[in-house]
Amino acid sequence: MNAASSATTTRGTRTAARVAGAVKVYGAGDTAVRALDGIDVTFPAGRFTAIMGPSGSGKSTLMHCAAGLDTLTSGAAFIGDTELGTLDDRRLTLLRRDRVGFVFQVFNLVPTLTVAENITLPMDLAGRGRGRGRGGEGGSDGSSDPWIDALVDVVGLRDRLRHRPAELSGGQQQRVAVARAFAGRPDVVFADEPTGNLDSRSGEEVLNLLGRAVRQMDRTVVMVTHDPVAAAHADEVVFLADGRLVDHMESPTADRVLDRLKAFDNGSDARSDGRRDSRSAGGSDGRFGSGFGSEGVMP
Ligand SMILES: Nc1ncnc2c1ncn2[C@@H]1O[C@H](COP(=O)(O)OP(=O)(O)OP(=O)(O)O)[C@@H](O)[C@H]1O
Repeated sequence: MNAASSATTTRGTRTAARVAGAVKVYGAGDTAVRALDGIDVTFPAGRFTAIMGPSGSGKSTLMHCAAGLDTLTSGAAFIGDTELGTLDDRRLTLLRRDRVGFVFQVFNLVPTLTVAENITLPMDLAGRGRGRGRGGEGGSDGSSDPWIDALVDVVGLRDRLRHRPAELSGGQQQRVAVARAFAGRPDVVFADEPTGNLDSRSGEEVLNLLGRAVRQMDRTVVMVTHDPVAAAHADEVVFLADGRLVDHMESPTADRVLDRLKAFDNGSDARSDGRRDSRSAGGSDGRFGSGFGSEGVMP
């Protein structure tokens, strides 16, 4: 790849993940769906980025391809400097395990393990030492690994470490899933509708956690969401429409995100000739490629 594959943007920030010229086509012939239609986007390290857009715009596809859960039809996806398309299945599995964390709408906790064991499960599977025995067995306060210890405090689960998932509320279970996603200090945590199964208060807690992990623990989060309130927790929102990036917004508020989404309904992200704007208007740092509108369209 060319210099653009460097894990540093021209602004000097580190790149946690990015896709370049990303195209994803499902199916073939008359039934083919172009879910991603040439996307360039960089997710900077130490930032919380939300991906938004109408239903079917390609949000989940983008996340899955960027995270190595699915492959692109053409273009390239990177975690740091590693191009995912160059990895065989085994190395891709290892990369997902060691360098990427995931939080999904469903919590995916192991019911027979304690909270502490669930949090450290990926590290235990990877054979990475935590300086103590299995979670919940080595002391009342969890782990002697300072990182896990700090994480347990951030997610507020210290008094629940010996409980099993069934003994927790949905919000608490998702907090365990968040802690598990960050446990191995991954380059980036991808979250797909992480509050979709939660009431608004529990959802707010989980979103606050994601924000704290980024701002207090220098982590990186990329979150797909339908919810403008959720997106407002991010540092930045990128907007998709019809498989293309059409806009981005720094320091979002729920009202501004909602207004921007309403503009999709009015078709204001499309050019008068019916094609999307192909100017590169993503700012001076080169993070966004063609097909990206200007933030100036927003009120
Ligand atoms: N496995 C698949 N096979 C065929 N088409 C697919 C597949 N997955 C997604 N698509 C199509 O690709 C397009 C993008 O889907 P995607 O799920 O990425 O959108 P989304 O923005 O995440 O949608 P939503 O907000 O409804 O979850 C849609 O037209 C969808 O129907």
